[in-house]
Amino acid sequence: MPLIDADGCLLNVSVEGRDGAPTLMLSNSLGCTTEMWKPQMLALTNLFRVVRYDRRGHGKSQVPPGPYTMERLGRDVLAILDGLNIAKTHWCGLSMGGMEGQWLAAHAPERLDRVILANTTCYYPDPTNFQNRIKLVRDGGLQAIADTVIAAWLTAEFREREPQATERLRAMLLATPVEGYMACCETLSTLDQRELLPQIAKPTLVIVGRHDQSTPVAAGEFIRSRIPGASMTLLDAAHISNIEQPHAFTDAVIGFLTQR
Ligand SMILES: O=C(O)CCC(=O)CC(=O)O
Repeated sequence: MPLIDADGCLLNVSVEGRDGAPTLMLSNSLGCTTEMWKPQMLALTNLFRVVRYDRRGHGKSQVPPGPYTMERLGRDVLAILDGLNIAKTHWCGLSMGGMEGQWLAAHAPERLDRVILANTTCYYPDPTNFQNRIKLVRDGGLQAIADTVIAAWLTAEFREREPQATERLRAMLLATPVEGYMACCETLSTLDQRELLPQIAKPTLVIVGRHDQSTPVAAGEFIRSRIPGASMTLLDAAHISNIEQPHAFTDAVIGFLTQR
């Protein structure tokens, strides 16, 4: 796992899969690490050179003081691509990862090939949600919001059926550095990328979860309708759809990235 320097912040990056295959970069949800992509890795590394990374403030990456702008997070990705000598990559980002994908597709289109924006939004109608979350986490740590977040990430049916997978996700969330989590909540509280969407000229797939209350179907449909030519896939999942519906998610990704 190399550490790549993005303007003074060391980012934890992993590269797996076939040398010489097209590159696919995976970008995590808030409060998650590269581990969230485990259900996809076997299938994806058979076809792609897969690059994963921990966003600044998360996992094994450094935690500089926040807030982080979406531009800062997008430039971190460009630093990783430069550090690995990758000219162009497919992109699959879930939630915050999808927001970074929108920024990159609009501001650095020459670095992206096909783009997958999963369980994401381009703005939040009520930014106080994240301001309140910052207060809760500052006072009580990630434990203070864990039950609420997990209930939004996974349906009750999945949590009951897959308690171990649920506990692994909870542990990932609880291990997130508080400063890094709050810094990213600041990013989300001011997010508004609505004007970027019509500028995106990349083949784009939007993945939505039928039961996602964090970034609802309507938020995905808004993105799909504003990006010329974008298509949409609906999964029977809540927010972390790649874990709740691992096979359907992987099939959607591979189908979109390999279609002629
Ligand atoms: O998941 C993200 O990256 C941002 C949206 C969100 O906050 C969902 C959640 O953690 O409840």
